[in-house]
Amino acid sequence: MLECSSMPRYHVLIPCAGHGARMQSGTPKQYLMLNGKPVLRHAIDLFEAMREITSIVVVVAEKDAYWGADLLADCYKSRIAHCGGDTRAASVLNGLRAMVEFVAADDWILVHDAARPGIDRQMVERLINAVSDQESGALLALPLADTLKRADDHTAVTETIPRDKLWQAQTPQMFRYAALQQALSTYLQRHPTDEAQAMEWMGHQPKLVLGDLKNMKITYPHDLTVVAALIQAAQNQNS
Ligand SMILES: Nc1ccn([C@@H]2O[C@H](COP(=O)(O)OP(=O)(O)OP(=O)(O)O)[C@@H](O)[C@H]2O)c(=O)n1
Ligand SMILES: C[C@](O)(CO)[C@H](O)COP(=O)(O)O
Repeated sequence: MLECSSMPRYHVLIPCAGHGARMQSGTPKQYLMLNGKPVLRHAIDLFEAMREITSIVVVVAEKDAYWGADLLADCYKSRIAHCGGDTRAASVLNGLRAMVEFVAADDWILVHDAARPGIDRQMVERLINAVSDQESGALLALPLADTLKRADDHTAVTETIPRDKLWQAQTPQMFRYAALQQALSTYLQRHPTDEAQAMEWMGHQPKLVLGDLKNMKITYPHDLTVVAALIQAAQNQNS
């Protein structure tokens, strides 16, 4: 690991080693086409274009049959790491370990799902600006909009859960390199579903920063159409 520098840098780690079981498509969702390019390439193109970002590491499964060299065509700060794990947290931890040669302990790591192609510059800038004055890190999230129900095994409602102060976590989630690696190494076996949860277990209180519906995760088949429309609408608005 490099020595700590006075000017921390920002690196992106993209976990891209999932199988996409809920998507029910032969090809993992991160490689499906969306508005003219693979889902994964949307986030890569954004981070490639942001001068604040020093490097991008894409973590794919060890025996990924879908990766093609052209997926990083014309990219100059992205690299691939064939070290995906059994869970998202394992993929992220393996990716962090693969970065050891070129990151410093206090560099910031922005972990971003390959399956969230709707991320944009404004969201990333909001996130980066939010952590400048605190050490616990931060993540994009959306305040919950609907009434929340808990159900039993037969889909009968057992409880209405107060949604007050409840948020849906998105990515990027942004933490110092050494702190995040320590948190994920310590709690990997407890299966954190995001980086923030591992950091919370370490006693940190990451900050929630407003995300956007456009940054939703593609999880189910219908999501692809929804995200495509949201991205297209944003592009139309900006042109
Ligand atoms: N072992 C894993 C599992 C997930 N991911 C990545 O983590 C992100 C979010 O995960 P999720 O939507 O849960 O992806 P999948 O595991 O692909 O989907 P599913 O749970 O439906 O199988 C995706 O970019 C996915 O590629 C990963 O890198 N390694
Ligand atoms: C990290 C995450 O995107 C935050 O919403 C999400 O938890 C990842 O999805 P998973 O289904 O938990 O793997």
